[in-house]
Amino acid sequence: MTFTVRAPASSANLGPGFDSLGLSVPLFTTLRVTPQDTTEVVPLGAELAGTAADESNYVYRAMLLAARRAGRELPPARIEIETEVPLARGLGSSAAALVGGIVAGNELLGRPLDDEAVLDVAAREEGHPDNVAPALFGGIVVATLDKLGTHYIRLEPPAHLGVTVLVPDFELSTSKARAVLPKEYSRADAVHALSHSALLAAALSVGRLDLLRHAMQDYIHQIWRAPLVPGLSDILDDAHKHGALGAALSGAGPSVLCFHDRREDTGRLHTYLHGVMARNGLSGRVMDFSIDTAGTVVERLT
Ligand SMILES: Nc1ncnc2c1ncn2[C@@H]1O[C@H](COP(=O)(O)OP(=O)(O)O)[C@@H](O)[C@H]1O
Ligand SMILES: N[C@@H](CCOP(=O)(O)O)C(=O)O
Repeated sequence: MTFTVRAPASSANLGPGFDSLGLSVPLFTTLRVTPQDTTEVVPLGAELAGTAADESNYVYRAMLLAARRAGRELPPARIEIETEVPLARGLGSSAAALVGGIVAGNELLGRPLDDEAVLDVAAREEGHPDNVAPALFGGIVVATLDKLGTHYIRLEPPAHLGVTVLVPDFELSTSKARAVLPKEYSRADAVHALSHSALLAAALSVGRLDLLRHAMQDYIHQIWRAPLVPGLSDILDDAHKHGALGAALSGAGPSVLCFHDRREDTGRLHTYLHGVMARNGLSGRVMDFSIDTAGTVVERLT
């Protein structure tokens, strides 16, 4: 019985929701798994050209995590991996690979793990739940990881809320972008962060799109990462003048996310974002999406 697992990209933080808030973006990592006598790992396509074609592949290691949590041995299989998610751009390619792999391992084992266990395995491996939770459940997810487990609330995206994503043509690994963050923050910064992230989660849950721009203010990570992402500070300051409802560094960057109202034309915002890239000597893509609501989907083919 061959099956596929399709796991979406994600945009984490959304400004002040550092390590705790994210949404699901409809670009997908797809695994095709066929049980057989030996294990074969087959990355396909240009985006995965540099990834391992053996059991050291991140997706396969994620499958093993499912087996370890279930206390079982992973049966051998052929695993083909394809992705539309650009790697190391702040769109959760590693989370899609991780969640896809855990779900595929669980499926191969006959589903011993429930969704909460899959999420917990993924969040502990990644170290923060803000990408893996929306990659698993779709929509917008608020999540925390502590000693007792991974706790979350999934929000249905507000009607009319769309995202515009600027994806520059350069990579920035999450580990490099985490290394520039301070180890400690002042009480004023902590109060600023928790009040804004609470307001943002509340605004998203009741559809107060007018508050997004104010709620998305952040001093925890974006100012430290701005030197790594030319043009970011300009976009955070000015995107609202060009039709954005709010703007944030996507995950650890270098992509930038803007919210828009899907009833409005985004041409003006695209022109502005392409202009920022040009002024900073960058190339890249600007794409509009609806927020994915399906999360990770398994389909049995035979
Ligand atoms: N489908 C995949 N198969 C194997 N490795 C992957 C896959 N997707 C992502 N990765 C690994 O994750 C790395 C990117 O992770 P990271 O730096 O966290 O950035 P992001 O998750 O924002 O794309 C890649 O360089 C690659 O090593
Ligand atoms: N909260 C994390 C999110 C990293 O997201 P990614 O898509 O860049 O992997 C962080 O900001 O470091």
